[in-house]
Amino acid sequence: MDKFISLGISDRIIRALHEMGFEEPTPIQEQCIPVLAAGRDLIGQAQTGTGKTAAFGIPLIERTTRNAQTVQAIILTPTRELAIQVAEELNRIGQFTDAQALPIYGGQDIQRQIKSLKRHPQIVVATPGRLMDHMERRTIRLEEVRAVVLDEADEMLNMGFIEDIENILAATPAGRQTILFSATMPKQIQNLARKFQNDPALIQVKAREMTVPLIEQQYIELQDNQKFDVLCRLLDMQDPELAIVFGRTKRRVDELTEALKKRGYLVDGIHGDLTQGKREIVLRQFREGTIDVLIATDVAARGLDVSGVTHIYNFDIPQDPDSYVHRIGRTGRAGHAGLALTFVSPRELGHLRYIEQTTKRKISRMPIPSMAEAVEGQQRLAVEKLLRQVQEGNLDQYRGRAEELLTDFDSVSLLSAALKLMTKEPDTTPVKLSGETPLKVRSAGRRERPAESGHFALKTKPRSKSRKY
Ligand SMILES: Nc1ncnc2c1ncn2[C@@H]1O[C@H](COP(=O)(O)OP(=O)(O)OP(=O)(O)O)[C@@H](O)[C@H]1O
Ligand SMILES: [Mg+2]
Repeated sequence: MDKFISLGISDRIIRALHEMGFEEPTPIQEQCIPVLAAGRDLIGQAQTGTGKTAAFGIPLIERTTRNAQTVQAIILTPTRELAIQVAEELNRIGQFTDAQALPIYGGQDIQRQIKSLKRHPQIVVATPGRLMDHMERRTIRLEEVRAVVLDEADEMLNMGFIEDIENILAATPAGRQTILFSATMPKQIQNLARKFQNDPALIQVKAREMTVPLIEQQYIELQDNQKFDVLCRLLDMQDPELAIVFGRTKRRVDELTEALKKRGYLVDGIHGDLTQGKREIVLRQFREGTIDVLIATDVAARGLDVSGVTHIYNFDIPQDPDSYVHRIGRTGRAGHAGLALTFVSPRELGHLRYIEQTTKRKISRMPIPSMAEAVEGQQRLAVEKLLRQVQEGNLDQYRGRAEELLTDFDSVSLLSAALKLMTKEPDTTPVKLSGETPLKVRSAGRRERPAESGHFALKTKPRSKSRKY
């Protein structure tokens, strides 16, 4: 806690950080907190899962004043789930202060939001479209706003939110503090900075690789029609605590979800065409572990922080290196290890190389696991479970029955039967999955970033891509 204290953070927030289990600031927090506390504009970049939320959240809460009757700070996020999550994290940090953060986002009853806004939260965490709605209805006033944070700033540009962002910033006082954060900062962020920031501090926690070293990265080369069975094998062999499977399209996510359910896995899907209620239920069930595999489009790629995610499977290779970095960054967070595995069709190998070059990290090849390996992996898991149980002891209730059985049967037959019962045998229930053509990309090694070439075209169509996931 000493380092947090030396950053000048007040007692009430220190107490909250302690309760949250934070012992020391992360590098991005250590560098950003003093700058933001002094009121300076800032562009902050650090790898996924390294605590950027608290890096801006702590000083924001510190700078809110009591009894304010209007909004003092706005945080914009590209997705609704992220707005909810960021507001929750801020409310945890501010639990012993008067500061209140309110999420407002599309798909939620607007009347309910209007009521909540009347209770004067000091901090509003919003998706750009819904905040614009409130501005047009005059149900939010921004003239007292002192700070605006764009979390995942680059993604909001990708999504064509630039006009909304311009309108929102124009409605706030010119002297406000403007803060941009993301794990990836493509060039066009500079335009945004030039236009809306005043002499920003640039704080980048430099790392050789764009991705977190704690994430082991592998790929499997295979045909599209092999992907599903291989995924099932991997889930059986690797037995993730929680896993996210990313698919390219909403249809893909729907089909994969149905297919995995048919094979008996505890999964559900999330994408932009589901109702907001359903999206929130699915994410809550995933956080609670009621489902242990989440099938998602890129709507879940940015910012989401779910503890216990040990595996990321890219069922379809992501469009560009930045998207890869964010997707796999849903694991390996806050110092935990993770594994990311990407399925690549032969025609996409060049694109994989391009991702490797850009992220400066080798992705190692893993052969397709055979059926025999899958069965072996399963048996190993069953044995591990059994041995753990032996170690834990507490088996007295079962001993009598075991001894009785051993008088009639040999121990090897009995143990084999127990292992068979504990092993998930390969399931070949037929499923329906439409084919997906491999990603069309130009050859590897090009200088231009594919996502960027699209960004500019979108500028003329605001909001058009807000439902891309
Ligand atoms: N100083 C700290 N000590 C321990 N845990 C921390 C600390 N700061 C943040 N965390 C935790 O680390 C996790 C990741 O933080 P956060 O979501 O802010 O990462 P991020 O940098 O915004 O990642 P992304 O780029 O994916 O959005 C969260 O669960 C957060 O509560
Ligand atoms: Mg974040």
